[in-house]
Amino acid sequence: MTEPYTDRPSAQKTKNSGTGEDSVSPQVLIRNVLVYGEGAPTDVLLGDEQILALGTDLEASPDAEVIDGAGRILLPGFVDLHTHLREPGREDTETIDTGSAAAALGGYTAVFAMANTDPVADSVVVTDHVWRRGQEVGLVDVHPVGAVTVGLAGTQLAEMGTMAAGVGRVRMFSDDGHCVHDPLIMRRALEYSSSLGVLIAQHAEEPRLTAGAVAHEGPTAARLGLAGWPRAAEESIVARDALLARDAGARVHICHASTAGTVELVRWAKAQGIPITAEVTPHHLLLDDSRLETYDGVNRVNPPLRERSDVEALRRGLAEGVLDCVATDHAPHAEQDKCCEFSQARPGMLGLETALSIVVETMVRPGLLDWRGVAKVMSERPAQIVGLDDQGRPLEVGEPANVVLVDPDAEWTVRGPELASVAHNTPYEAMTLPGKVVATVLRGRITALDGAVRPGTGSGVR
Ligand SMILES: NC(=O)N[C@@H](CC(=O)O)C(=O)O
Ligand SMILES: [Zn+2]
Ligand SMILES: [Zn+2]
Repeated sequence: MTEPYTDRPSAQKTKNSGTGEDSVSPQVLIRNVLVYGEGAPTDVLLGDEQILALGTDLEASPDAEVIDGAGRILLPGFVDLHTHLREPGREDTETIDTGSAAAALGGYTAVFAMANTDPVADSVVVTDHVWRRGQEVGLVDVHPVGAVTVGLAGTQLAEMGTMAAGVGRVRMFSDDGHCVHDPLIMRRALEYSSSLGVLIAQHAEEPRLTAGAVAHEGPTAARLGLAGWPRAAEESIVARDALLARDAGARVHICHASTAGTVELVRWAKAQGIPITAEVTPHHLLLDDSRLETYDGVNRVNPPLRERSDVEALRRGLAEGVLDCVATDHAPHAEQDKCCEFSQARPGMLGLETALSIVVETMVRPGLLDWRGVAKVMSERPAQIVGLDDQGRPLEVGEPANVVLVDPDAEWTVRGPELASVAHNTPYEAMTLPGKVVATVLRGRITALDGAVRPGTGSGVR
């Protein structure tokens, strides 16, 4: 477990194909930037994989790439605990390549790729492939999530230890898309996870309460004639798993919290000292079930869009730190699987490239979070939750050069086909949103700048 990645590349050194020689990528100098959006404008020099200097009128090497940071904000690179990249199996909707591009453009330096691929990531063969392919692309660290149970079937524990010991060093396990609903299996998974020092992330959905459900159970679904998904389907599992975690002395992480009741249950559990953490998605922070009036399948998602009162409670819960972090649940789907009858549409929506803007819209603009708070919920807390020691670090000399440069004043209009993902299922189509990622830097190397990725600079690991 404590072994380092055996083939982690030295990202500052990129292979010169053919020559076999390593070349060092140039320094990056960001001028006059507001670090965490605070204080006076500062120069930040990045190189040799680290933050080399912070100060005024810094000098860089002659070949350094200089980026104007005036009016812009520097934050630690974002970490997404919940991404679906669809490789292997559904490369017609997303690949590790295209998903990595979306992540870099969204300001992410690390993402966790969920296990519900085809084949399922329930073996070290698949999890190591995902890690290696992510390093080969080189735009973002793609950490594989391992399945808790074989085939996500919920009956037999997967070989978590083998996946944790692999090159991909799996540190988070989830059957996401499915709930580990059998309490005895969940209990064993938690016990096993604490001895391995890994995290179980639960998709909280009591399946007996959601059979056939496609929308939040409430007045809107009733009026539209859509089968309802009650809040209790989520909350009963959150409560149960908090108690199982307490008894196992294990940590548990709640995926995509969607109800006011979940916020209160997590608040209660934390007050008891139970080691529980929770994430909220951008879409649950912004959208509610009034979106369903059009019967547009793009709005179908699990858990479903809830009511305005839930949206408000989720925002408050995130501001108060009851909900720990924002995770995208980026879920690409093919057009034929979304542009169909609502109840037939696959659940899920894109999220990587729009996450920051939704957080600005729902949390920063209303004064619920400042930019320090954004760093916390999009970078620091997720890195801590999953135990990444090279992400979510303070912006200080000697720390890893994993950063994102944000323009807080820029606005942009979302166009699905212009996003980097293969699939286009964004619920924000044609919406004008605030806040834009200007640059993303992974271990001192620019991965995205002014809306374009820098491809072809991967480590070449095979
Ligand atoms: N969120 C979704 O609606 N869908 C996810 C699975 C999941 O996160 O439960 C997917 O894989 O498409
Ligand atoms: Zn889920
Ligand atoms: Zn998911």
